This record gives sequence, structure tokens and C-alpha cells, in this order.
Amino acid sequence: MTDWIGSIAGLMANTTITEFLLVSTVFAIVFLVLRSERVKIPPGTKKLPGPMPYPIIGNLLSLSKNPHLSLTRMSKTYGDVFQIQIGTKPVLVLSGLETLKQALIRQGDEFAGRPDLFTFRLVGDGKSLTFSSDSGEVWRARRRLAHNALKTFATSPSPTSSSSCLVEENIITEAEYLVRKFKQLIDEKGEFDPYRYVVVSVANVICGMCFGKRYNHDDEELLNVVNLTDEFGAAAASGNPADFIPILQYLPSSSMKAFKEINRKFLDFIQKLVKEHYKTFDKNHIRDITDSLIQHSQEKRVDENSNVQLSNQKIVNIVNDLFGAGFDTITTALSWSLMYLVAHPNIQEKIQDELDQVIGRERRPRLSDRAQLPYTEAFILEMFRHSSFVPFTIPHSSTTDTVLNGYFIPKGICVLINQWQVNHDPNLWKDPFKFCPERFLNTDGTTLNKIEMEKVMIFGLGKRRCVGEVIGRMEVFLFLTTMLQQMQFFKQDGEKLDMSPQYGLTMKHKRCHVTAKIRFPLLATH
Ligand code: HEM
Repeated sequence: MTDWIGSIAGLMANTTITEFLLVSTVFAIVFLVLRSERVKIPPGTKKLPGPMPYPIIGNLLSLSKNPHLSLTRMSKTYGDVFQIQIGTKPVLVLSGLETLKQALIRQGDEFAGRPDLFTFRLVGDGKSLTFSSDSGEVWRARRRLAHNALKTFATSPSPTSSSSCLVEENIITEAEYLVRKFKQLIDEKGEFDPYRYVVVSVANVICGMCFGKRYNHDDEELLNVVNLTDEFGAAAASGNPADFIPILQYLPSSSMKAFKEINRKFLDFIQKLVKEHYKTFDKNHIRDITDSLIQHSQEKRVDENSNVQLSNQKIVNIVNDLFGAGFDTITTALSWSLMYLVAHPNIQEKIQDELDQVIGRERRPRLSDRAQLPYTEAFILEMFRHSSFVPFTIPHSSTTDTVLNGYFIPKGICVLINQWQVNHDPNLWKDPFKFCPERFLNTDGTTLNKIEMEKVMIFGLGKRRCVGEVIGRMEVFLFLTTMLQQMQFFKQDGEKLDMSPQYGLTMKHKRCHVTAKIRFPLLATH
């Protein structure tokens, strides 16, 4: 955001007074015209509350560097449903768990759209399932395809192994490689940056599902793509001024240049793999998600639940979304987990005691152990809640004129959904800023409290809820338990942990080097 403010300041410095007055007059006229076209509120409904916008920039300055915090503060004044203006565009902000359930579940169809934003048009050549403004039948048919592909190639029972499903085997293998890599780094250097290696292991899991392929930790091609997520997340985050003030799209901006470059690199990487799949495709031997999408497009199957006919590109491009969404979120979750573990050694010890008692040292953790590891599960929930590393869902839009909590909502308004606010709402959580896994346990301390668990907002809700949630939760559990069964992590002597999140689509902490101790020698078998 500072990049944009810098551009505006630079522009003003190079402008004469006459030019400045002329531009101001034009903007003032545009502002007055826009004001006169204000939305008419139907009788019996209320006008959305919200702060007074300034001409041209609206409430942009009030968003600050951390929009999740400023919009949470505003919700205390204006309530769960209020409007701000970014540039000249109105934006609806929703907070409060009950309000989010009302909008996204009970009125789900009315809030399932995506706004047509400048940055979103740059993702996946404008054809992304996640970011494009397709809603209705096209989006629904693509979402069903994504769901089915994940079911077939991830969560279906494994025909050949003892694992409960295909992806379990895949994750356990990658987690084991990761632990070996950490051990090697400890022997060689005594410390390491976990994020750098976790990202490759997590990317390998989704690469296995999508392309039947894995990469080693030093593969330049993969590293070039997976290391772009910070810049991607900064530009695609909710409230990017370039999405709301059209003139900013034409000003020189290093962050927007980087964003375009990232999308191009990402698309090239995926397209290369898709092309290889087309060359070796055999309809009698479907190897992975890409093959199954190619098969679907070649057979020109009409989606069985609708009459919509999707283009080949819109079918095969679904793999871009699955790959893109499938590694950054989980890597960020694991990286935050390691930060909390080194910041709270007593919590790390408690998890390890639980793992020792339930699993022991003779075998590796499995998904079937989850029910017997309530403290570990409570830790994961608390990591999701406390970090709230996806502070807003991806922006939604209203698909029709509607009413929410008595307020009139016009069709097509961009909607920001503040997950961070729900996860830190003092009406829902005792001491919301304290990191305390115990809050998710019943008083007996051995079972999880379902009501508390369901209050955590990190995967969204309703029609647009994350399609990879099941896999995401499995991955975080298996990577974490495999690491913690074998290794104990510490912060380095003298290293200060900086856990302040950097705002973005997914919020990251500053990269941090940790050290680790091997808890017991590696077993030859799982
Ligand atoms: C810890 C891991 C994850 C978190 C926290 C997470 C979170 C989210 C959130 C907040 C959304 C936006 C929901 C909305 O707009 O209302 C989303 C959407 C999505 N996620 Fe995830 N996600 C995770 C893992 C995954 C994985 C592993 C995949 C794929 C394999 C995936 C695929 C998607 C897709 C395709 C969408 C777009 C859905 C749509 O627009 O209809 N996610 N995710």
C-alpha cells in the first residue's frame, strides 16, 4: 500500500499548481456526480452505516498497513455490517460469527459472487476458478470438478497401501523426507530456516496429486515458483488500492510489476507440466488430476448437474488453482506452528508427551491417530485462531440486491469478510490474544469441545468455503506430528522471535532460523 501512496506523492510533486487545481476540479465534479447517483434504499430497510469517505480516496487512509486490525476497530463503532469506500467504490465489510453465518450460509447464494478486480484479472490469465468473477453455473460446475478431482486423487481409499487414503501415504513420505533434511541441516550447520524446506515438501504433496511428480529440495525450477508467494499475497490481499482506484493501474508500481511477473512465471510452470501431460495422455491410464481434467475436456462431458458446457481451458486450468492454493496456505500454517512451538517450549513438550503415550516410538503417526491426540488437535486449532493467517477470505460480491441484518445491500458490491475479527472477538473468546490450546478442550482435558472448534474461522464458510479444507487439515496434522515425534525445535540462543504478521492474502511472520535436537534415532520402517 505504501508503494501506491508513494506513487501518488511523486505525482503531486511533479505537478504545477494550475494542473493540480484543474485535476482537483475534475475530481470534485466526478465526486459530486457519483454522490448524486447514490443507491436508493427500499422502504423498510436501513442504509449501511460507515465512516465518511474523503473525495477520490474514500476511506483508503483509514485502512492503514493492517486492514484486518483497522476494520476490526471500525466494526466496534459501526457494527457487524458496515460500508467503507476505497477510492470511489463502496465496499461492504462483514464481521461477527453470527452475521457471517447468516450471509455465507443462510443467504449463501446472495453472497457467493467474486468482484471483478484488476489484480484478480491477472491471476491464471483471468480464468481462475478462485479469483475470476464467474459465479452461477460456470463457477459451480468448475467447483464440482475440483471437488471430484481431489476426492478421486486424494481422499479416496488407497487400493495398494495400508494408508486410509491416497494422500496420506504421499504426505507421510514427504514428511519423512523433510525430517531427514532437517537432520542433515542440523548436522551440517546447526540451524536452518524451516520455511525454505517446508515449502518444497508441501508443494511436493500437491504436485504428486496434480502432476504425479516430486522435486528435490534444491530444484531451481520449483524454488523459483514457490518462493513467489509473499509478493503474490501482498498484491492479492483484500483492500489493494489498485483494485479500487483505476488511475493507480496506470502508475508505475514495482509491486504490480512483480505481481504480473509472478503470475506469468506461475502459469509457465503449470503450462509446461500440462503440455507434457497432453503428449503422454492415455485415456485408459489416468495418472493424476491433470489427466482426469484432460479426459473430462476431451469427452466434452456436460456437467451432470447442469447444462453448462465448459471450455477446455476452463476445465484444465482448474489444476492452476489447486496447485496455487494447495502449497502456500499449508506451508504458512506449518511455519506458524513451528514459531509457536519454539516460543512455547512447554506446549511443545505436552504435544510430545501425548505422541509418546499414544503412538510411542515404534511406528509413525497416522490419520487414524487424530481422535486419540486431542491436545495436538487443540494446538493446531489455536494456531489457526491466534495467527488468523488468512485474515480475510478472498473478497466476495453480492449476486443480487438483498437485505442483511435489516441493511439494504446492492447487487455487485465487493464484500470483505473479516475472519481475523471473529477469531479475536472478546464476545466469543476468553483472553483472545493469549495463545492457549487448552481453550479447545473440555473440562476433563481429554476431549475436544466441538462448540469452540466450530468458532474458528480460517477456511471461510458456505458456498465458497475452501475446497481443500479436508486435505489441508490432514497435511498440517501429519507433517506436524511426524516432525514432533522425532525432533524437538528451539529458538537459537540470542535470536529474537519476531512473530508480528506481515499483512497479505496469507500473513507470514518474518523468516526465522531455528535449531533442533533429535529425540530418538530414525526407524527403518514406518
Ligand atoms: C491450511 C490450509 C488452507 C486454508 C487455511 C485455506 C483457506 C481458504 C480460504 C479462506 C478460502 C477462501 C474462501 C472464501 O472466499 O470464502 C479458500 C478457497 C479455496 N481454497 Fe483453500 N485453504 C487451505 C488449503 C487449500 C488446499 C490444500 C487446496 C487445494 C488442494 C485449496 C483450494 C482452494 C480453492 C480452489 C479455493 C477457491 C474456492 C472457490 O472460490 O470456490 N485450499 N481457501
